[in-house]
Amino acid sequence: MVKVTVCGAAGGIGQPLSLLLKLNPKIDELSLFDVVNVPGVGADLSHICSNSSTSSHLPSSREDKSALAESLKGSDLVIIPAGVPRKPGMTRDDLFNINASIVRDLAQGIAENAPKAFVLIISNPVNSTVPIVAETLKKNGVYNPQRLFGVTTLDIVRANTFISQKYAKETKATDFNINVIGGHSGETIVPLYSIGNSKSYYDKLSEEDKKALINRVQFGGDEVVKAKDGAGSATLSMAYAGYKLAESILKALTSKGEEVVECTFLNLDDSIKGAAEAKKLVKNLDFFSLPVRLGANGIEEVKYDILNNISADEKKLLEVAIEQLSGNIDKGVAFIKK
Ligand SMILES: NC(=O)C1=CN([C@@H]2O[C@H](COP(=O)(O)OP(=O)(O)OC[C@H]3O[C@@H](n4cnc5c(N)ncnc54)[C@H](O)[C@@H]3O)[C@@H](O)[C@H]2O)C=CC1
Ligand SMILES: O=C([O-])CC(=O)C(=O)O
Repeated sequence: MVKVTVCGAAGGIGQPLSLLLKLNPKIDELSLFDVVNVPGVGADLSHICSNSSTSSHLPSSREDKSALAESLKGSDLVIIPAGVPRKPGMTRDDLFNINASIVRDLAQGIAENAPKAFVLIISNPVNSTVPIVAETLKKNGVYNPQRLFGVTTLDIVRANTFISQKYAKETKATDFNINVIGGHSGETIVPLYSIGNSKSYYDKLSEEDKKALINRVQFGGDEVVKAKDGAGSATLSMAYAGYKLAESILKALTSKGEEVVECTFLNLDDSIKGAAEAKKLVKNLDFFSLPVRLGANGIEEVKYDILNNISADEKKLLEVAIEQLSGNIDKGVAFIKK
């Protein structure tokens, strides 16, 4: 029995993400939680003739904790796209004041009702909300860093698409799987085009085009925020990206021999293989996005060696990312420790 819960299921990301999850044959129970509109979303999805049952959970008041508890109980995987999205002119950090407490309260619910679940954090600012969840789970004595994932997959999705658009006649987006490391906002996002099959295409670009491509990946979110013109940020591409990571985690639970690797923003805790080595290479940051090998326990190994193979230009991007990430992480940790 595999149970997956989406917190924020009635939102712009939550709805298409839940649809994709509803179609996954590995999922037996899809549980939807939101503070508005979720019974309608649940009723709608429940008519789909796929493998899973659907339940929806709406609190009766601000004080009602039972709906969240019920939605989470027995969950193997919890995905959190709850909270407010950006409007034009805002940074992801501008969302901190509202989203930090939303994410903290959901993490408290997870600690109490699904302490062993894999937890995927989509809510922004990811660079701070993931430390918030880690600290909340620690406070409750149920923290396992192998099971906490900051979702940065949309940056990989964009990096693949944007380079393929430069070579539309020769390539498709699905030809690429670019490693994107660091964090999930602006210059903390570091696409590594110099590694793997993208290298030969990337190298052919002019210096100006290289810069523009990197910048487009780093600020891809802004492109959507601007185009939506006040109606929110990326939802459909994000639902695809969040689903992709969830699918890989579920696949790795049962994969026999096949290596499943994804980039994720993780806690570089000593208990995870390769994390201590990675931490040394990123100036002792506690959280960082890197490719990880997934398995039955979640994050089985951090593929830190990639940091030893990056180009001189990427090293410079990394310096900037590390500098900015440090403040974002501290802000999240301080919010819980205050
Ligand atoms: N990690 C990433 O790559 C990306 C992250 N995001 C972030 O995802 C978040 C959600 O974005 P959208 O779905 O577009 O926003 P939205 O406003 O359409 O949906 C958010 C949903 O969260 C619900 N919600 C609010 N408080 C809640 C609580 N305490 N418990 C449960 N649900 C609650 C709302 O009722 C709403 O249905 C934003 O913070 C956004 O910045 C967006 C795109 C990419
Ligand atoms: O830009 C935003 O605010 C939403 C987001 O994280 C993204 O699209 O990468």
